[in-house]
Amino acid sequence: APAALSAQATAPSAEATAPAAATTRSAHSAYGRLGPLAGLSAERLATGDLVAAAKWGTGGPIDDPAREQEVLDAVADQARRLGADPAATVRIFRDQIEASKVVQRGLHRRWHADPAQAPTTRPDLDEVRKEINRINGELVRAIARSPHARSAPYCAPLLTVAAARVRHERHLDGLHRVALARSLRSVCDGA
Ligand SMILES: C=C(O[C@@H]1C=C(C(=O)O)C=C[C@H]1O)C(=O)O
Repeated sequence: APAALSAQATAPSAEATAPAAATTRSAHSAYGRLGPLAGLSAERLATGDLVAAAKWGTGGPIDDPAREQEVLDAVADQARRLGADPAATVRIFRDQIEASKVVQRGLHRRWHADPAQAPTTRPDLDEVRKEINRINGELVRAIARSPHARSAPYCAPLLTVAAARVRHERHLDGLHRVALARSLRSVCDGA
């Protein structure tokens, strides 16, 4: 009888494990939704290097408010067509744009300090923006697929893990790590 009693006391009941298992499953699928957001953000940031090179030596500013508004209008429109939240999409894209400028300013600072590192060829900004538009579209779709993950209470820690993984996969330097964190700042609803 004592053995049976202790077995009963230590063996977790089905009712006790079900919620934990459900949480594990939902965290797993939330991670599956947040991973692409971190990956696409890093991909978008990589275009910041090309934009920085396109603007280097032109005397023109890094900030282009008209282009930013165009991007924000386009992604809001796309979110509406997908039945996603346009306000959340715009909020996330404001961070994406700020992050791109963090990369661009950082690289221009680096190239001013050490002109030997500066690019010697200038990419066509219109071509780079076509690539950015493509990534924007993928990002809007990733945002549209992730409303539950973004409002989950454990969104922030899962996103941190996803970002760490992308950092390693892409061998990001300090500047791009800081920019990646900036780009993901408001992905989680409660953040
Ligand atoms: C990337 C660019 O630089 C800045 C960042 C933008 C963006 O991330 O979409 C848009 C305009 C610029 O303020 C660009 O000029 O295209």
